[in-house]
Amino acid sequence: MTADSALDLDALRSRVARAVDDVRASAPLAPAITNAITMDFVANAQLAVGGSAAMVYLPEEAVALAQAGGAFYVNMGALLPTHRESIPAAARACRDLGRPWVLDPVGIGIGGLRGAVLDELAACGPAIVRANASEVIALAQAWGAADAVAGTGRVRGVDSADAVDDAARAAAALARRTDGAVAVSGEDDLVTDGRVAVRVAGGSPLMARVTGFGCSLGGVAAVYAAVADPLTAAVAASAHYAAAGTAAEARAAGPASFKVAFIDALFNLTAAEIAANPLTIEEVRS
Ligand SMILES: Nc1ncnc2c1ncn2[C@@H]1O[C@H](COP(=O)(O)OP(=O)(O)O)[C@@H](O)[C@H]1O
Ligand SMILES: Cc1ncsc1CCOP(=O)(O)O
Ligand SMILES: [Mg+2]
Repeated sequence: MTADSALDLDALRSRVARAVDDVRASAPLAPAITNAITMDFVANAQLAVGGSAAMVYLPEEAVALAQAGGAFYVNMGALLPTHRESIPAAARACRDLGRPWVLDPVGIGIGGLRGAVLDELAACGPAIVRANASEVIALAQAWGAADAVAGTGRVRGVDSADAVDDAARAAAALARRTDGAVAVSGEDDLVTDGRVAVRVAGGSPLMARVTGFGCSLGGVAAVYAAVADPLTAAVAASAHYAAAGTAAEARAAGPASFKVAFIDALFNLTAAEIAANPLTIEEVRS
């Protein structure tokens, strides 16, 4: 990117710092339908960054919270029969209200219910898709956003079988399809709106040794989506996670103490420290 381009790195860092400050000043509510395995971590991460959390299962309650929140989070990690109704209801309510919502299609490809729900979500335009590389490739294929992609898109349970770079083309195509941002997580995260791609380095390998880092990153992305545009919000969430992961690793003896130190670091890092996390930006060649 050139110095006078619309989105250079300094401008992006400023936007990230402002998003961090705005969240801490306004405590936006980012309600969620999310899985029971990692629900506690999602809520605590949302609170630690300065947001407000509320989780529901039922369709009527999901619509009520879509109206009440600044952005909504849908995580498909472990579906129950009620999610057949509640997830599309929440997404449709957000679309009709012009409310940003974030999708984590955890475990896409397992069984038939996830596919049926995702078919309904295709018309509801998530502001941010946040997922690991295999999930991004599989969603791009499911939503007809990518005909030729690298990688397998085969999710091994809920973990990725693909590298972040293998999902780069699918992520850009998916972002253009949703007119939003797509955040691919891994050793380095890749965030794209289909025009630019931002790489977020840092973090720790211990983040892959505790369940819920991806789910809670999605919940935090929804908090940021309440105060910032989708690309800025997704970068702010990934940069906040990477900076906190780097800080927590220095204090941790293993996965359990790492999770505790990580939530403390989410809370304690300054906006300047988060915005200073290693980032690079490049134009997407389509
Ligand atoms: N090896 C790693 N090094 C640094 N950060 C990592 C690593 N693995 C995962 N992360 C971070 O952990 C978080 C969750 O990513 P990931 O494990 O890919 O998600 P998921 O749990 O959905 O598969 C992201 O913030 C990502 O950057
Ligand atoms: C283990 C597991 N099983 C179904 S959902 C889930 C949590 C996945 O969380 P994350 O993708 O954040 O590690
Ligand atoms: Mg995940």
